[in-house]
Amino acid sequence: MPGQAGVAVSLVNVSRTYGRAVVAVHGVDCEVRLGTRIALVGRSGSGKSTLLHLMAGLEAPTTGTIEWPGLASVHAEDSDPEAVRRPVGVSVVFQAPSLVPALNVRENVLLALLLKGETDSSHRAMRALDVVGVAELADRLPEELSGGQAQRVAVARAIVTGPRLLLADEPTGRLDVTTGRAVVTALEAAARHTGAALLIATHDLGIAERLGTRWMMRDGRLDTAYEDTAHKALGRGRP
Ligand SMILES: Nc1ncnc2c1ncn2[C@@H]1O[C@H](COP(=O)(O)OP(=O)(O)OP(=O)(O)O)[C@@H](O)[C@H]1O
Repeated sequence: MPGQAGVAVSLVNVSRTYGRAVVAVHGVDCEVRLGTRIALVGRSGSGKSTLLHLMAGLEAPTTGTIEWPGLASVHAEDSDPEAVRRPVGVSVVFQAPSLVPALNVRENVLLALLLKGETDSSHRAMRALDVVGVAELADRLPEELSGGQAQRVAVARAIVTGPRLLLADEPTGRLDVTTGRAVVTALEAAARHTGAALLIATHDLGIAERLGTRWMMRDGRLDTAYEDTAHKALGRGRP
């Protein structure tokens, strides 16, 4: 496939079906390139989370191929759904930060490195916390954090390993508007710092407006050109 060097993940004819009848994602072809910022929008149930989970390697495709160039690939034909594992180089931030309650903030971030077999990395944990603006909270326990602070720690944990692809599934869904925007600022800073591609699934159109590119899910199909279509309909050029 051409241009793979700058690609964080590519999907070819990817579908995901649940049971016999629910086609959550249908025939998706796309490439997420390094350095891009994409908002994935669409109605509830349109397949955003499923697509993001496929890109994360958390689910196997029912048809098609997903490739993380230089890292891993998964083909529908040869994959055992139970065997799918998130490839090294891909990090995910979920709606709930899910920090380990008994560990302080620095230790929570450090844990991501230790699980990769890296030791003596306290300075990297602190650097990641600094990038998202919460270094001063390093000694606090998760129960001593606000929702927005906890989510920014989750962003630090996601980027400390230096991912090529940073995925976020409704990361602001539990936060008020102002706090949510601060979390998106942290995600953008994190992606800038690591050079990763950033894709955020969101219902918040204010957030979607901020990112460079907007992709739309409709009934499991991905429209990467809807923005162009909408602008043409309004008689405008590409934004
Ligand atoms: N594990 C599952 N088992 C069965 N059906 C599922 C499963 N996960 C998702 N679905 C179905 O797949 C479709 C897409 O769901 P998905 O969660 O990807 O949509 P979404 O756009 O992220 O929705 P929301 O914005 O509400 O989170 C829905 O019809 C949903 O009911």
